[in-house]
Amino acid sequence: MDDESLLKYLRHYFHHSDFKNETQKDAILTILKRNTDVIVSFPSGYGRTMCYQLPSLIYLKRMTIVIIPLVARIMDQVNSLKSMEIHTEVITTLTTTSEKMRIYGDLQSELRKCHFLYVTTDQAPTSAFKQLLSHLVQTNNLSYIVVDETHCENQWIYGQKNNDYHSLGMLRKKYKEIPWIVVTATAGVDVVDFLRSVLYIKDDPKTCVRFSIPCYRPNLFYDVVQDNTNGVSVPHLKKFIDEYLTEENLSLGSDSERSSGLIFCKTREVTEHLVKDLKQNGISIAAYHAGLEEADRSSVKDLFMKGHYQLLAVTSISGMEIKKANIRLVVHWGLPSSVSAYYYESGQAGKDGNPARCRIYLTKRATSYYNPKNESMLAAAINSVDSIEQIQNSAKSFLVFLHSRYMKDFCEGLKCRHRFFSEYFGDERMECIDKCDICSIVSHGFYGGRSAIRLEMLQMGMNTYIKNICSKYHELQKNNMLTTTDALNIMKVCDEFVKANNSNNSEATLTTFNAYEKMMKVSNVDVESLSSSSPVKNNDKKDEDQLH
Ligand SMILES: Nc1ncnc2c1ncn2[C@@H]1O[C@H](COP(=O)(O)OP(=O)(O)OP(=O)(O)O)[C@@H](O)[C@H]1O
Repeated sequence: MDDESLLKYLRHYFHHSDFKNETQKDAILTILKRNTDVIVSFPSGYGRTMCYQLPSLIYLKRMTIVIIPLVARIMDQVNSLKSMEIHTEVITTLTTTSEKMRIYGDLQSELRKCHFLYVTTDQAPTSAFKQLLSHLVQTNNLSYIVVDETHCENQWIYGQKNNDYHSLGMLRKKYKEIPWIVVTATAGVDVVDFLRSVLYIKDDPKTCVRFSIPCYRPNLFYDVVQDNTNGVSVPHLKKFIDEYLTEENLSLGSDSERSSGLIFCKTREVTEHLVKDLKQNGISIAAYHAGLEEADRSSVKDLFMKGHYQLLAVTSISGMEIKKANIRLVVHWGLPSSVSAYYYESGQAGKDGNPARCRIYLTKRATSYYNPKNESMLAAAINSVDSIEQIQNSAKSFLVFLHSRYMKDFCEGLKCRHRFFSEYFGDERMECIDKCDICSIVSHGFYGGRSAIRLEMLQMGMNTYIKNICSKYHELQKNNMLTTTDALNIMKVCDEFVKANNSNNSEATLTTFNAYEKMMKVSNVDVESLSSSSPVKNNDKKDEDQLH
């Protein structure tokens, strides 16, 4: 099919004037050929759903089966297809037996009306589902089998859900003639390898083509706030919300246009506590988690979607159910469980492509457990047990530990936040320049960046400049809140002192080091890990590189 004809279909069904990006178009063209399997791997908001919905609609006489692990994600897609008057059916664990019989009956009748069937992953092993597949293949009525949201399996690779994917693998083996479309958000090499092996998809471009878009989302700004004094974070968070949501929303008219935010919390209890605290501070917020009654859950979600609530405090899985394009702020209240979980959860921000903020609030307590001593203890535990079950449990705890420890590295390291993601997902190395707290220190940092620092030093003279920096630092100390950005800014400035003095003026350099050490000594922030690679102590090219 040529580009122009494809565009006509896109406009007809979805009223979009063009493809969201070239990769979306290329994936659609390849899927339309129906002669290979396809893996689509896009970050949030890049239009991966379209990659299979449009080809399925073009082959209107046949039908498509879409398998998704999360019911909420299924319902989002089903509702939007139904609003386009496309006949769509859903089977999940919640579907009653009589409803299932009705749907399977229609799908196997000559007068089949249904065009899309959405099922949860757990339906794959059922005999009714296998019989349906067999019938559709024999009667040449099936265009595609789609397995979407496969990145959700990431956390389940070593767990229960794995079995459902093995059942899917059996079906893939049996029905090789049907193109399988495997769709995932940004996925690490481990996830893609797992999907290939469990679904028997070879790493061979003749039989399976992969389309992926790098994980870097330049509209998202990442930072980390370290709070080591109990209780001051709530006012700090309130200030952040006021700055990025409330003030922006004052200029907007209707509730539904208003930008909103999500706060990911570790447990249901934490969501409730935080909501109480923020409500007392005048913030419009509700808790959204699996512990709520179904009616309350859907009412909270509905009110949030309509803009009545400005924020939701969510647990991980519930937060991922939300599909809202204008989320301007995603906060993590505590250490996220893994780098990939953090990437997906924070990726709920800015799906409309406009700037959005992603911030982690962290206490020292939250990260102190993830130290080398505990790591060796957990590693040793695997060897000290005998039964398979005990080994599995120990290995699982070790894995959970490693994920968190890696996330701790993300928070406390000096690496560009976006680059950390790129390396984690195996993308090409990139520099964000000014889209995270680490990099913005270098470009337009708190103190105006390198050239501004040099200029100011020249204008003010070294001593005044040092005094100014110290007083700025004490101001931050007074508020009991020192962000990683602040700590790094200070180190950066000290770095500039050293460079400016160029070791010709040893007295001034000494003053700089003394000032630096004094600042670090009174600091609440655990800068041990930062200072070990601090540009002040190690001013060579390697460390310079780490800052970007
Ligand atoms: N060609 C297009 N032109 C304009 N908008 C598009 C196009 N294709 C998809 N979109 C829109 O982009 C948004 C994101 O698409 P989609 O729902 O497929 O997201 P996604 O990539 O699956 O990410 P996520 O599910 O994480 O939000 C949707 O609002 C969709 O309608």
